[in-house]
Amino acid sequence: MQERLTIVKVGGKVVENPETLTSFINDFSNIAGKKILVHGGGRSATAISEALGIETQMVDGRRITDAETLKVVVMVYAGLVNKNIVAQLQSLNKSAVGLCGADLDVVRAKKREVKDIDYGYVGDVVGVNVEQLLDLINNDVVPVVAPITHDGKGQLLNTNADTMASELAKALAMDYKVQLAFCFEKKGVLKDPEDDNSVIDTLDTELFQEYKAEGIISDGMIPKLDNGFAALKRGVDKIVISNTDGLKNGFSQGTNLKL
Ligand SMILES: Nc1ncnc2c1ncn2[C@@H]1O[C@H](COP(=O)(O)OP(=O)(O)O)[C@@H](O)[C@H]1O
Ligand SMILES: CC(=O)N[C@@H](CCC(=O)OP(=O)(O)O)C(=O)O
Repeated sequence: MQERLTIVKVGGKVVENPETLTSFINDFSNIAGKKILVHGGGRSATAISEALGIETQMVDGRRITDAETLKVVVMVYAGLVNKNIVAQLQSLNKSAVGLCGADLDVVRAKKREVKDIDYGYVGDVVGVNVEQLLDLINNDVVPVVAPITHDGKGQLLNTNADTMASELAKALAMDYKVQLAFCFEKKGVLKDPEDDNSVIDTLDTELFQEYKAEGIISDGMIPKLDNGFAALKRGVDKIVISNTDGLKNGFSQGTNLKL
């Protein structure tokens, strides 16, 4: 039987608030077995861009990343947010290493081609260095991965953190029984966006299409679920969408995806 590997992606709202971040890291560190943490930080990057007078533009949940914005996202994701998380894991005696896609060549990407929209320095993942990741996790090191990739020719690129997490999950699904948790500020995918307790227990692709058409599922939740279903199709064992409480009790809370 394959060993379990847990990959947790934590989103911008949890990350930007020191209290929720510390509580999340505590819960994450208590997950038994091998694990990888992928973090976002979109809201922190937007706040710092604003402080620097750089305008933020998002299209379909993706940041238009010009040269100046790229500098901000590299500093915020691969710097401040990543190192802060690593330091907090070390304080709990977890051996953690902070990486962006360029470190150990863990995630390569290709600059997105300009079609209707020029996303700038946004990268679509083309390869995951499974060997390097296996080396780390098999040595009981927790990789903490920032959503910055590289093209192998020296160019850093900005990649959505949900995509990064699902690409890692798919790449490692051959070697481990992977469970992937998308952790954000709500209890799960909601049937009524106004009612925080209306969590959908199990969501299949049919229901997803229905709720999307009705506008019940919208915004950043759409690419998150697209990424989740894509990972399930590629052999990832379990996908759950929940708040940080969902990390406790063996991922029994939140929304489970089903094909
Ligand atoms: N049906 C829904 N249930 C829960 N959240 C939803 C739903 N539809 C849209 N959303 C929105 O999706 C957002 C989560 O997506 P996103 O902002 O990309 O997450 P993250 O913080 O993980 O990056 C939530 O903050 C919420 O506003
Ligand atoms: C290309 C692209 O959009 N990249 C994302 C990466 C960060 C992210 O995904 O952060 P959250 O998980 O907090 O949203 C961005 O810059 O917003």
